[in-house]
Amino acid sequence: MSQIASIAKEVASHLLTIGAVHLRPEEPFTWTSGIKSPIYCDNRITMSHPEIRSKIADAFVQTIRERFPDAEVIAGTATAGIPHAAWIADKMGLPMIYVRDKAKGHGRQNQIEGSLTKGQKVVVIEDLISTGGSSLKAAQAVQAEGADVLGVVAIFSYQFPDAEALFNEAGVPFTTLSNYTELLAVAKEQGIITPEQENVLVEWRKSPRTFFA
Ligand SMILES: O=P(O)(O)OC[C@H]1O[C@H](OP(=O)(O)OP(=O)(O)O)[C@H](O)[C@@H]1O
Ligand SMILES: O=C(O)c1cc(=O)[nH]c(=O)[nH]1
Repeated sequence: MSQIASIAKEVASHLLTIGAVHLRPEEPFTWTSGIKSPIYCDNRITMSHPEIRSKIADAFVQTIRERFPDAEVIAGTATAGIPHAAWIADKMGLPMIYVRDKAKGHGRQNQIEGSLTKGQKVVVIEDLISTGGSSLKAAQAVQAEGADVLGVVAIFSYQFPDAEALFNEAGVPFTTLSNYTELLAVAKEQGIITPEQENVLVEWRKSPRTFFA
């Protein structure tokens, strides 16, 4: 198994172990995009597990060093990307910023907090990519300040083709530590999901916008 494949499996296993993954096909979750889903991956739970959040930060650092070795600034997306960005920036000895979903309506009216100068090479850290809308918006806010976004790195992706197309169109590379395929494989291997649950998860994934419509 390649190192990247083993990270994907390990991270999926950590998310399952700490109870970050919630299944509720009978009462689907509503995502930020409005998509109704039988699954919600609450990566915020990682904050409460020091050993696991540190392993995740190590995996982020390794990925950034391999994929974006010229990174100068680590940017967290508000809110769930912020703590991870802080741990990564600390491990790498790099400056950190964070990006609000919109500019504040008071004070300095910033969307980006922290110091960022034109031309700086930035890696955007997100906890999770569904449609990719939130992380791409953050990346574009950084670009609007004249900085150079090397890419987006997230803990997890649902691997929607639409999300990939969105990043490709915007010319923003992205990569994730783990993903839906790996999560289902580990959950199945560990007997965490029943064949019926697996079937719902596989079928929903084929048409996530209309499955519960
Ligand atoms: O790829 P997308 O379709 O944009 O969805 C993913 C986003 O949704 C969640 O954030 P949420 O909006 O729940 O806010 P939070 O980070 O403040 O919890 C998650 O943390 C990502 O930022
Ligand atoms: O798309 C979302 O809003 C979303 C999905 C998910 O699984 N987890 C999460 O935190 N947000």
